[in-house]
Amino acid sequence: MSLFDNTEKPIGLASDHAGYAAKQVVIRLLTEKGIPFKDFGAYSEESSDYADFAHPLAIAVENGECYPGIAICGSGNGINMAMNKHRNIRSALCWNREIATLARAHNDANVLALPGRMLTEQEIYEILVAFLNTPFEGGRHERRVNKIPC
Ligand SMILES: O=C(CO)[C@H](O)[C@H](O)[C@H](O)COP(=O)(O)O
Repeated sequence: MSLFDNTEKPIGLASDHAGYAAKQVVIRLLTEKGIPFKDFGAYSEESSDYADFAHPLAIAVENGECYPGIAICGSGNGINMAMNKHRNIRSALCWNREIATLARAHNDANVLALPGRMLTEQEIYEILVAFLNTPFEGGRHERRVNKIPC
């Protein structure tokens, strides 16, 4: 199933100030496609700390309120690290469409982490479409994904 077909749950969004502009690009695409979303902040480009927004998003994905999540900071690393502190979160830092496709097909990523300051609007669109359109392949990848939690 394509995640684009999943309109039962809103997609969860989080960014810090450095990811705020890229998050607006994501919001525009989701709005155009009629995909519901819930934004956990930040709500402006005023300096902020990514973990303050990552943890509420991670909890919402873990408890089934939102699926999937999209987490954005300047490099993508800080917010990705915070997301992956949560046991049932598989947050994948993606900077092109091939990585995003593999993050879904092989890793069943439930959060897309983006390096907002490094991407053009076109690249954000391509990554997002690849992530949302790619189903998990299962099979050998399911065995591997099941070994990740510690
Ligand atoms: O954690 C990060 C770097 O690994 C994020 O990219 C932050 O968004 C970045 O550090 C914010 O930087 P700023 O100088 O405070 O704008």
